[in-house]
Amino acid sequence: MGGDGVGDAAGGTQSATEREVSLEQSYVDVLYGRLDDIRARAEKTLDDLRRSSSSNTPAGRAEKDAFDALHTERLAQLGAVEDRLVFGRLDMTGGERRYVGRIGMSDEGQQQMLVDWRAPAAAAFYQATAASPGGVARRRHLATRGRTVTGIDDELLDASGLDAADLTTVTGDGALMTALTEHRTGKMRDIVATLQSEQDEIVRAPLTGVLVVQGGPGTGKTAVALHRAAYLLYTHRERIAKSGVLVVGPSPVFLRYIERVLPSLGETGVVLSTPGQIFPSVEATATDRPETAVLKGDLRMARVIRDAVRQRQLLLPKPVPITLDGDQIALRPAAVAEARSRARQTGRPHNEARTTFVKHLLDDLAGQLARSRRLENDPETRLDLAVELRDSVDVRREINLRWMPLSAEGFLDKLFSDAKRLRAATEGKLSKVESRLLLRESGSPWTQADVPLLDEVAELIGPDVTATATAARERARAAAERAEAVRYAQGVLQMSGEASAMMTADMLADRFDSSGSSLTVAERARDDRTWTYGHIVVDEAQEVSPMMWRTLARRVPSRSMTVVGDLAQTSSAAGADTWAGALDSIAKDRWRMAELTVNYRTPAKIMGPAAAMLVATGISVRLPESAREGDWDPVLLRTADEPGAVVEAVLSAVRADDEALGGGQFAVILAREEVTGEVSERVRKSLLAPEYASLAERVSVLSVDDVKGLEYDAVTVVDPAGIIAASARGASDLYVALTRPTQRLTVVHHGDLPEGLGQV
Ligand SMILES: Nc1ncnc2c1ncn2[C@@H]1O[C@H](COP(=O)(O)OP(=O)(O)OP(=O)(O)O)[C@@H](O)[C@H]1O
Repeated sequence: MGGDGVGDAAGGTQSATEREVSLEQSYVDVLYGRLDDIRARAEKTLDDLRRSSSSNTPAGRAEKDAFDALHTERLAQLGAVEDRLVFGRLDMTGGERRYVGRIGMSDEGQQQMLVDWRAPAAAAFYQATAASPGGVARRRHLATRGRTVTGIDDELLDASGLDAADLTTVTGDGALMTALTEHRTGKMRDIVATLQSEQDEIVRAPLTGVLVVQGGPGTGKTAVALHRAAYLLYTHRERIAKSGVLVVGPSPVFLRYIERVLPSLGETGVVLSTPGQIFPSVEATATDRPETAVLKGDLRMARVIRDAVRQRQLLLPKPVPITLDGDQIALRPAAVAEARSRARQTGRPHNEARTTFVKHLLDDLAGQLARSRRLENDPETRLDLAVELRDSVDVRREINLRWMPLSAEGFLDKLFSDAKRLRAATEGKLSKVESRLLLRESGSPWTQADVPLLDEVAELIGPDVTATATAARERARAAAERAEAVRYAQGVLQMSGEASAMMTADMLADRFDSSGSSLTVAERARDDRTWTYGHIVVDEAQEVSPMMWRTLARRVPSRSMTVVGDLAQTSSAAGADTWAGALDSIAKDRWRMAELTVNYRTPAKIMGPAAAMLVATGISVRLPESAREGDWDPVLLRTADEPGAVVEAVLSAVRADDEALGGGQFAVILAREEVTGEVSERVRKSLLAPEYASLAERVSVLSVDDVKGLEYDAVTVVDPAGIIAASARGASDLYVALTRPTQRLTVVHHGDLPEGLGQV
């Protein structure tokens, strides 16, 4: 907000702005002074803690560590709110004045100095309009750099609520427009100062159920979803902080792009994951052919896997003789059948139900042994003999062969690399052609589409039983330690007088994991497949397959989800065409939809042709209106169909962008296969030449997949017709690419342009 124009209802002069800025500066100084005090106190508490002696038991040390970690985290939170601590002021018609900022702060006398943007008292900052002022006379945006007020921008919503002497309004460049035209930095920033009312409504929507946010490119879906996560953590801390929030985004690059937003909003306890990382211990980076990915995402796979697991619970065609210390006994087909049916009746996962299976067979064998040894055939004798039988390698092998303990990875690898097994499991569910699509070599790397299948398997087979028993003991120990930890934490909190809203004894105790270390909720959740979150945000949700929805739903039994996406941008063959198709199987009648309608990223001059191209391919969606007209028309560069010419055109586009914008972040976007091709390689290499100076660091050469969810000041799209032709959803891929720039677009092409795009 660099502008200093004065729209002064009272006919004021330049000095009115200066006077207002100086008044605001005084208050901003007071707020930062208070922040410094709070920080100093937190530092001192941490210091005292580090110097204090703890009881010299492992639990005592772990408690101290946990408290240390919590205070360190709190200090980090207080550090993260330094930038733009305060950004707004509301003058209410009754004369009350509220400053709105990143966190709430009160003075020593408990008088509110700054209202947290998420508090109900701040809602009017986002929702009030001239038509419906809701008690707000004036809304003021404050721009700051460091701790200095650099600008003010006022909106008078209800002049009747102000004294005549107080009617001065200051008009700056407009906080929103300033934010939208700033150079991009490669990292997403929070939009807490300029959230628009349709966005704010979504941020503050109730916690329960699945909220789908559909919106075109640049409508702020990602930004809104992250602000909503921060809002929910603030408003429902008791309910969701302990279980945490999971944010699922399309790629590691995307997660790095958004990683700073939540910390800047004071929230660190959130797990970020791609769909490929959601199964702990597996990082799926490979991709399947589209038709295989579609099949693996199909809900029929749930039945295939269920049957494949059951087919690992075998019957016995004929008796198997076993000799034990000279005694002849046999594993009997009828006993195996009975054991299997009893085990299945337990309804427990394969590895757990196996205990029932084994017990029944050991009992049957023990009965035979008792008879052979002419012992009393009573339960106690059989129990003794069962112990002996369990130690026999032969017995263990024969029982195992019928009902093996399984691991998810081993099971799926075997299923997909064994044509016979696969046919047996898919029969009646998949065609032969489909079944063959799943076949691959044993030991092949996991693909993203395998992840929900691994999760499905893990759900059906359960954890390793021996691990479960150990875990149960661990849990009991942790529960006892936790009770002690809460008592300890209460003591420390009382001693330090630190009863702030940001910390409770329970939260402090929550720092413990079952091993007594000071892992955070997020760290514990990430490593535990069976962890259930308090809320899940799914970004670029149009790409999620039906099987992946099942996996995500497992992570949030309450179905409290925020699902954001754009059906016009679906590029995965296994992705969604409708939201009902995506969500009915996991949350029928429990999802509702909200829409975002304004594109804050892409200027109208670029959005127009991008939308025309999409419409020409027959995809019909509601297209968002651009918030800005933009300063530059798209540039169309026609070249010869020859790498040297294409590279030259790309480089000249990048040079022109840099000159026009005087810096910024740029992307060159190519079709999926081309990103490792000759043009990409040569562009990357050329940018290293001295004449391009710092450009090499600011230009990313990426495929249409990589840029999902990202944005740049200027974008060069190479070979649009090639992008369309490269996949069944090529038009959506091109639409994504064309809508990434905030300022400038160049299209490098040979041959005709796709319909719509050529009408520029
Ligand atoms: N209210 C706002 N104030 C300032 N900037 C905003 C606002 N809303 C959105 N933006 C900006 O617009 C850009 C696009 O936002 P975002 O990436 O969240 O959109 P999206 O809907 O997820 O886009 P896409 O579907 O193309 O990935 C970002 O730079 C974001 O900061």
